Amino acid sequence: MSENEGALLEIRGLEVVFDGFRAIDGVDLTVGQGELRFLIGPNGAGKTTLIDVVTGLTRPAAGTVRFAGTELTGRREHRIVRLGIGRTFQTSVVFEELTVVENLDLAAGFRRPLPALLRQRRGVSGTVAEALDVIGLGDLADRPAGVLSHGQRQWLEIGMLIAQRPRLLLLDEPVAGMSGGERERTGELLTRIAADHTVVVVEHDMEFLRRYASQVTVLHEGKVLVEGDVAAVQADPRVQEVYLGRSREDVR
Ligand SMILES: Nc1ncnc2c1ncn2[C@@H]1O[C@H](COP(=O)(O)OP(=O)(O)OP(=O)(O)O)[C@@H](O)[C@H]1O
Repeated sequence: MSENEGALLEIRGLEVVFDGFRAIDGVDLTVGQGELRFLIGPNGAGKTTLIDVVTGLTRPAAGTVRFAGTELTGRREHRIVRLGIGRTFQTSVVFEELTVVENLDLAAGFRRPLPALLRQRRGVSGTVAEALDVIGLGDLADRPAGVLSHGQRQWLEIGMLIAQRPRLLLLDEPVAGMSGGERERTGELLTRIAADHTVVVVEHDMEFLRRYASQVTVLHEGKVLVEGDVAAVQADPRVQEVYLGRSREDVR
């Protein structure tokens, strides 16, 4: 049984050590079912490392990570994907020579059992059509992914996650490198996805946070510094201090 009813992800006492350096130093984090949670913090705070632990890429030195009551630590990456956790990476993973819809179809097949995969499929499956609709790339469905703009490629990656029907999505800096218009579309996309998924977003961009975040967890030097709603977090002197130490622009 989960100790916290309604919690989908429960991290307790997490520690990650790289060659004696504590990248994560005693983190507790609970993400509720259906929540859209933003994870922020200065460079090196441990945000990506935290996602790496949840997805099985990095093994913690101590602590527990429970997903829907199942312990994840020690599980292999593909098993964690099958349990229903999807993530994006800072680097792109789309197949450039395949079309948008083929990329989605491939992703959708990832969790299908083999007999279903072997069966000849015609047309676009409901899952793929749904993902295409959510990411708004219907007009580009038959274009090779290689021709997509940076923003469109990011949306395709998010679509590929959705096509795998995860219960929890972990998005690592989804608006990095995007133009203003693309950021806005990404914010709207996140809002749509969050309506029926639990989503954790790692993001640096404070303006984006102000517009689209509600609950925020701030990491600093491997620890949770502050947690709460976006206004309270931004007003918190400890948050201002860690950000002001780096860039005044970040907290304004
Ligand atoms: N494989 C590794 N080996 C050694 N040190 C690592 C490794 N991965 C991360 N680190 C260190 O752990 C700390 C946390 O890194 P992490 O990438 O999680 O930070 P972050 O909050 O995601 O930062 P950024 O915003 O720059 O992406 C950093 O000091 C980083 O240099």
